[in-house]
Amino acid sequence: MFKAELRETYKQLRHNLLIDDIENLSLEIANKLLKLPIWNASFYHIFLSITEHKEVNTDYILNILSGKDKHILVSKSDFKKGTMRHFLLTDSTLIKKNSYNIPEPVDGIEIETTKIDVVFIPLLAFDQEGNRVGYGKGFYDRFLDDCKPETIKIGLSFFEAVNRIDDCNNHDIKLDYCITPKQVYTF
Ligand SMILES: Nc1nc2c(c(=O)[nH]1)N(C=O)[C@@H](CNc1ccc(C(=O)N[C@@H](CCC(=O)O)C(=O)O)cc1)CN2
Ligand SMILES: Nc1ncnc2c1ncn2[C@@H]1O[C@H](COP(=O)(O)OP(=O)(O)OP(=O)(O)O)[C@@H](O)[C@H]1O
Repeated sequence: MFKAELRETYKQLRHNLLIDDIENLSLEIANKLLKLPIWNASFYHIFLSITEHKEVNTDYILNILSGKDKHILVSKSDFKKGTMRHFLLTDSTLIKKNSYNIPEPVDGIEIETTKIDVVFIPLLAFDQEGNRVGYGKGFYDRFLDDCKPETIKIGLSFFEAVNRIDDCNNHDIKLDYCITPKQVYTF
């Protein structure tokens, strides 16, 4: 299947979920994450969910990370450049929604992309090989490209893998894991 087609299908599937489902499924995903061998690292990047798009609610993962005293990084997106800058999330970080309804830190301590050990990635779809489909603006393609090679890339999805994404290109960086409410995929 092609990315454009998968984007439309999976946006619709997500849209059909009930608010209660989103909470329960997001909690399942957070619980599954605890089984991964990723908890010795230091810098964890996480997305702040766009609730209007019914993304996986990352609040449960944020709770795990702060319970484990990890450094948590969240981003500010530049929609003109298609790039992201990363800031430490602390008790005093002010979060404000941008015009795309993405919650973002207002300011804070900026951290270089190369410091990041683990990235949790929002997905619309993914395949059995660990390829992913996002919104198609290239934010995560560019971001993952700037990470160090050993950074662990973990997709989060309410839905299971499709067989194959047919139009992957050389910008695409594969996931190491994908977590769904039902299972952990290791690539
Ligand atoms: N929570 C979160 N943060 C993220 C992403 C994400 O997917 N989720 N991104 C991942 O790349 C980047 C932002 N990318 C985005 C790209 C497009 C739209 C957006 O609203 N696009 C359409 C509407 C989409 C729809 O129909 O559902 C629009 O332009 O109106 C939002 C975020 C960086 N931060
Ligand atoms: N490293 C990069 N540098 C510059 N442009 C890039 C890079 N990676 C991807 N792009 C561009 O960004 C767009 C992303 O398209 P693609 O179909 O790969 O989106 P996607 O798989 O949904 O990923 P994303 O979630 O990052 O948007 C393409 O136009 C591509 O040319």
